Amino acid sequence: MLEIKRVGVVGAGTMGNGIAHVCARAGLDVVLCDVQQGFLDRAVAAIEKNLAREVAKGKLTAQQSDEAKAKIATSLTMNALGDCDLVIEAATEKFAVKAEIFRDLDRILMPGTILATNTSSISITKIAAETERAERVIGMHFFNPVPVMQLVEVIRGLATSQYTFAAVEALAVRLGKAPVEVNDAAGFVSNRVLMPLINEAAYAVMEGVATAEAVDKVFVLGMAHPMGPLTLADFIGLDVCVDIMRVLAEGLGGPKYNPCPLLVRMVDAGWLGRKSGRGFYTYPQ
Ligand SMILES: NC(=O)c1ccc[n+]([C@@H]2O[C@H](COP(=O)([O-])OP(=O)(O)OC[C@H]3O[C@@H](n4cnc5c(N)ncnc54)[C@H](O)[C@@H]3O)[C@@H](O)[C@H]2O)c1
Repeated sequence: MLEIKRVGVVGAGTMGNGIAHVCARAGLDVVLCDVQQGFLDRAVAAIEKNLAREVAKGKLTAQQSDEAKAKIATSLTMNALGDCDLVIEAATEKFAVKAEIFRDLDRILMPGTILATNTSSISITKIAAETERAERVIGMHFFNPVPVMQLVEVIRGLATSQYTFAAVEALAVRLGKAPVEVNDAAGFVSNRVLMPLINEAAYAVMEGVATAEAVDKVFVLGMAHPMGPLTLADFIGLDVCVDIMRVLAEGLGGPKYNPCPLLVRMVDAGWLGRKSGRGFYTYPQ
């Protein structure tokens, strides 16, 4: 079995900084890459803040936190990833962006190095086809916030080898996560089931069945969900929800995956949820 010691993370946004955090916390050397120094600085500041929070909660000692910080290097070029055993891509959710990154990594990395993508919806098989190593390409779908959420969907593309699957599954366990095996289909399991729930909740509001507060209360009090679907939609970003519904509609077909017109209108208005200060609820900025 491949021993993973050094991991590259491409994209230092919300997910990339969390992935770098959990890898470093598990004792791996990490090289975190992004396209601007400001993004890397922001990621390192977020990791330091989140490690400090874990120390305050007694989950980590101050020494373990310092050791984790020392494991993370940053780079503005993917050339620094040449000696990594595995690279996890967590860049912007656009096929063209990921395709270019995978073509470049295929050139830069040693032939056997495994390439994982944290995509929420794009086909692993299609991303893998951009490389000459489709058997070494796999989906490794973490959940936000990465240091807290246990699940990792491990997604096999059509060509993904058993060797690659086993190595990534073992890595997820080493990171303290619970891997779940999934095949490559639009939305995988998580978004295929969650997004239509959010979409239907938006329909209930649009059709005047209930207020957003009432819809959320039904799920919190009646189904013991930690938060209602519309609170969750605001947290994820309504633009992201609409984009994922479109991926489901394209990949799975049928009118049931069409995004709810209310969601589309809210996105047109710039009401994107928490990040814009307004979605189904308002958030002081
Ligand atoms: N946010 C979530 O809740 C969530 C959950 C699961 C999966 N994902 C997936 O994770 C990925 C990243 O999402 P995010 O929310 O962290 O996005 P984000 O916008 O916070 O971060 C993306 C980062 O990628 C960087 N980037 C773009 N092109 C790059 C390139 N060529 N080289 C290096 N870096 C590049 C951007 O500068 C940015 O810092 C997406 O595929 C998304 O679908 C997101």
